[in-house]
Amino acid sequence: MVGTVASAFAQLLQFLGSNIVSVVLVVVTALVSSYYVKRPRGAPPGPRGWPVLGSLFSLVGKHGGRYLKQLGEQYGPIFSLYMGPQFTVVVNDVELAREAFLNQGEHTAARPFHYVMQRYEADERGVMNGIGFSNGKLWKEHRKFALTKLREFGMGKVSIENKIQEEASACLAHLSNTKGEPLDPQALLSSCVLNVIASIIFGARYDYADPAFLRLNNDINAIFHDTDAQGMLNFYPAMRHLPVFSRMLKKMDAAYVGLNKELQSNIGEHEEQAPEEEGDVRDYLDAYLLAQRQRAGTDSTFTTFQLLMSVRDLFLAGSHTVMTTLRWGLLFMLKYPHVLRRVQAEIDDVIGRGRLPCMADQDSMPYTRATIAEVQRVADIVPLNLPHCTTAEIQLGGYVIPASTMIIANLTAILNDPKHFPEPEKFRPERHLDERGDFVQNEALIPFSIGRRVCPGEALARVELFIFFTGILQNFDIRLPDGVTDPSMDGNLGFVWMANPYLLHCVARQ
Ligand code: HEM
Repeated sequence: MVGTVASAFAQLLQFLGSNIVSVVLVVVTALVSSYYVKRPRGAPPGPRGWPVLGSLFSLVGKHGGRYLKQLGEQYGPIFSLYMGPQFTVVVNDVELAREAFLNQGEHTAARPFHYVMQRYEADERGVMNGIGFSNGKLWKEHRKFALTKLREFGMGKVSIENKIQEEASACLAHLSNTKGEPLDPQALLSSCVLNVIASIIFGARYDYADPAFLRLNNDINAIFHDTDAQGMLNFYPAMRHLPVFSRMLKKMDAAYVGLNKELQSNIGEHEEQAPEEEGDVRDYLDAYLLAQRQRAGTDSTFTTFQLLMSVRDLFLAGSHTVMTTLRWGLLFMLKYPHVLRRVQAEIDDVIGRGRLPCMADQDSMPYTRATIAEVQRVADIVPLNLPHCTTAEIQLGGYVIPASTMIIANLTAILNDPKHFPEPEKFRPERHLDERGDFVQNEALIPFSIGRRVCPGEALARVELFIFFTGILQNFDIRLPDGVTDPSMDGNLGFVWMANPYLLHCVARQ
């Protein structure tokens, strides 16, 4: 028997050796044809891409949102492509996004497999924990919990406004200390927004110079580095063995270990004084520990590991996003001083100088609100949203989308759609005002996404953006450094689309 197999194998090798050209042809034909066959029947059209690789490499090093927007101009508002082996549908239009993620949200709310997050957020059974990349019952329960508790500790209540105002005061004091010297605002803004999350979750803020806080900041920055390479690994996890990827993962591993250590130390302290009842709850960690205790003995998804993963998600998702938007906001004010002057005039009119801004001011400040809306639209910090995945076949835009398809709502295309935003390339806050000068909510303005996965930090982020942005402009004139007249509006893609580093002077207003 063994002899037969061995000789068959030898014969096969001999055949392959003498027919090498034919073999190569057969393999290539098989790959190419399998690729063509693979686009599912009834699926939207799209670029052919390369066998096995699909269109993934066309995206490397590019602004993915702009690239996929261009493809949409060729193939239509809904099209498909392969991201490596993953069949993917891209939606470039807000009406289709609403249909997919709101009306058919039941089948489109899942996250696809994501190697990098799997590496850091899966439990010992391989089940994804956290909020941003988990699925099913665990995701539903924790998303609901996060939304409710962020609201209690962080949203819509006077208490969070006080916390944000306290942080805004610290920020303004720091800016005063620069005495008009040039400053790169990134580190300061990053510290401010991290402290807002820390005060909601741990019930305390850090001193900006606290070594633990500096490490926390650094670890978060390291996690958001090399995101192109991270994207690659999600589709080809086997590449993690290549030195270039394994080096990157080693750095990320270290950053995650550092971040976990800081979070765990806070969780540990809270566990020592875990609350017995609602009245004892001081912050998010207390609320979770109490909920975990109340659910003990049931098939609860509330575990200590999941507590760590979910608060880690809140720190990661809630820091760079708000910081980056504020950085863009200040940059747009440097670029368009006439907008800055109008915002400052409105601040002087409605708030004056004697107190910090609060959310109640917003209704009387339509131009400032429109400016923040326009910053969010043009800055477009999460160009490709986070990926979703179908859990059943759906019909969308006249096409059939099979189960297990990755769906991307291309926010770049949506926020720059001339149907909803005429001359989208122009920064024009007035587009968000009606003829009476009142703020109007444009239905296509969805920087926080739409549907069941819509950003649960939206309300918190809106309070932070309003109070920090108006607080800074109320107290400082911001100016470009000498010799710079036209700042670059270019950016670089990490976890979010970040303005390139820039300097500004903050001069106390008279
Ligand atoms: C300007 C600020 C922000 C922007 C533009 C933003 C945008 C987004 C976007 C586009 C998503 C993906 C939604 C989807 O998959 O459809 C998302 C998800 C998420 N965001 Fe935000 N976000 C911001 C601030 C925050 C803040 C302050 C927090 C919390 C403290 C937060 C927590 C989260 C979480 C946990 C998710 C995952 C939700 C889930 O998978 O169910 N975000 N955000």
